[in-house]
Amino acid sequence: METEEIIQELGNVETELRHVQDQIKVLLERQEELYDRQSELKAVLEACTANENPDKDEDGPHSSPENWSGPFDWDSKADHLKFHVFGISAYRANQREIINAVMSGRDVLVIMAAGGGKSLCYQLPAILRDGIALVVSPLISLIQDQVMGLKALDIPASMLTSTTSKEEEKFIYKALEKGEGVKILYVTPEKISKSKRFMSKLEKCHHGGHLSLIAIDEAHCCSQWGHDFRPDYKNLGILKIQFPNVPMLALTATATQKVQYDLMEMLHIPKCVKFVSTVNRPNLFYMVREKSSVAKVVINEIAEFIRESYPNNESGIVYCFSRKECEQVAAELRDRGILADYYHADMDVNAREKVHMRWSKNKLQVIVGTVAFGMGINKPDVRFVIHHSLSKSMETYYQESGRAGRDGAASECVLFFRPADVPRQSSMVFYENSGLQNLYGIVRYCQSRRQCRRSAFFRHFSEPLQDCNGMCDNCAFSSDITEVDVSGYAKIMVSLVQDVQENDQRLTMLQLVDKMKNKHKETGADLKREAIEQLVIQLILESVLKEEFQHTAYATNAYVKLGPLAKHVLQERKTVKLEISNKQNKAGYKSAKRSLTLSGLEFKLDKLRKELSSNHGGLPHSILSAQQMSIISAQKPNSAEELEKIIGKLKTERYGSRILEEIKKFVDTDEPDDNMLNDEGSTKKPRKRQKIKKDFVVIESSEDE
Ligand SMILES: Nc1ncnc2c1ncn2[C@@H]1O[C@H](COP(=O)(O)OP(=O)(O)OP(=O)(O)O)[C@@H](O)[C@H]1O
Ligand SMILES: [Mg+2]
Repeated sequence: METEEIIQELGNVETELRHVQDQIKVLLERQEELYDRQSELKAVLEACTANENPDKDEDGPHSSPENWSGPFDWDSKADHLKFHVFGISAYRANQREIINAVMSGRDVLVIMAAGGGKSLCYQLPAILRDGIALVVSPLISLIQDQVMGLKALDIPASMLTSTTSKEEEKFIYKALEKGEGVKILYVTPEKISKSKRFMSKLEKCHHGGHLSLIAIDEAHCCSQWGHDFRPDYKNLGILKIQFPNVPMLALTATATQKVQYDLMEMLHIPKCVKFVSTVNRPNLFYMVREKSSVAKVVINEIAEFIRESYPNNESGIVYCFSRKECEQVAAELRDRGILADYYHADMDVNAREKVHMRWSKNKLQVIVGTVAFGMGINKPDVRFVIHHSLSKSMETYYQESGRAGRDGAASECVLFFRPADVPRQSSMVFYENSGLQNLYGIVRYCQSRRQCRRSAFFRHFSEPLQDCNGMCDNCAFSSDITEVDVSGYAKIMVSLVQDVQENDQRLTMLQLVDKMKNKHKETGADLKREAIEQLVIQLILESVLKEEFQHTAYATNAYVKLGPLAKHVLQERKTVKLEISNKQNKAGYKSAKRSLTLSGLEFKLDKLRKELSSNHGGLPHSILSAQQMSIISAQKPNSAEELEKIIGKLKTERYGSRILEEIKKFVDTDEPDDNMLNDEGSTKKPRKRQKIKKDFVVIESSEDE
């Protein structure tokens, strides 16, 4: 064989090898997807058969065959505490059952959506059982909030963290030894993994029979498959080994099947009773908005949205991609008259805490944050969460958007999407475990203009579909969407990339879009820039193109290359379709709103709870929740006994006289309830700024409700 021939054949072989390798990659990815779908479907099937055969006994960690609804010996005590101490009138779905399982000494895994009421599931048994309950929680701010809330209810709660004083530490250690003085002790996971002293005290407590239960809050942090893995959570397995007979609760808002099995294994609770509540948040309206390429236009839209929909300083969050962007967006919103400030990891702890506190006390309307503004958020009345840029996965988006409406009242989640934001995210996540695959999941969610947004969450979390009730943009508005066959354009785009690649050059997504646009000018074809961007993304999602990454000294750049299925498009063996909206449905989110108004009395009660919270400490919502304000203004109780039926004994004793005074004043002025008040409480001129949505969608209810 001539050398030249050999070289030629070698070239051919190498080309074919590359091709085969690409195909293998596609097949492996497909295999991974199919495995995921297989386990999803198995879980759904399991859920369906469990529903059909509720009596069927099962072994191991599955949806509880036992009847955890009761009756149990502690029922009346538990009901009394629930209402008169916690001020909660009815249990939400699964709360009663979880409490009963813990009280029966079982280990329990709780998967319950954000705001579902997980805290009550361990706080109530902690008070009912003798001894001290240990609660592991990942963040000091979360712990502080919880301890403050419990203390306001006269429940002896303490925390042991890096900020605890020596004196307090001594008090806690003594309490652990004696088994009294503290009912609920919150610690960070580092205490378990790093403090031998603490562990020895805990052992003493257990030895004396005083360790009543162990709760692991935000338990998904145990698993590296979860969205917020914390190395210190890995060491919590020691707890079950040391204290095998103490019931353990692992609680989280989000855990895929993989994460659930992982954390059961890590915490050594293979026989736990598992309670899975739906991931559905029926009170959240999900929507995706087309994001302009002009930064000011985006800010104007966000500002307009907040001003028009939330004129009464209702709380919200705007999530941004970078720290710099946070600061800019916050400043621009302030320029437009919105009380906004930023929050990111570059700020020192005190500055962050200050912003968080101002927002919690409703002195700031909007926090513009990076993902750093995360788990510690306990505010129940967040009315809107806006994503200025897309999140890095469906799971992260579910979590971040889920910070809205934890009190059950209607709230909105808006994501501003433009394809050009994808490479920014992809160059950050590509090195993560399944990082790109996860990102493309949320990109699919954003690109879709037909599929129900909720169904995307159900699929992601392997749950049977539920009705959306028109609570997402795609279900609510029959938008003007046409599906266009763009295979011709796709072919041109792929050959552009091929040309560039053959010349050993590379293209970013934006360069590719420019090139495509120029090509169009030559050929006279007309595809808008936005549609071309959308096409690049579509081709990436369909493995026709792919992203590749290159590090420079300052950044990681994403380039667009030929993907495994490029040849199919070039050979016209694959059709590519785009969903194109003929006009942006701007009326969309406006008509989504139910323009119910906040009643005059609720408005007064809102002012009162703010005043009481600044006098008595604590946060406004822990004095009166939005739901309680709504019930009070509907029923207008005129005695302490009547009020007690709504907010329980403790709150009535503490704030009852002021609340009744407010109701009386309101009734005496003979105010029609739907009239609107201005800031001074004057009743004459209804002003636009008092317009508030107030319809409640109860998350889920037990038979009690
Ligand atoms: N049965 C109930 N009825 C009315 N309100 C409730 C009930 N249970 C809990 N809540 C309230 O719901 C809000 C959210 O509860 P909680 O903080 O326990 O949620 P969570 O499930 O821990 O959410 P996250 O995952 O965000 O931490 C709180 O204000 C709490 O007081
Ligand atoms: Mg919680």
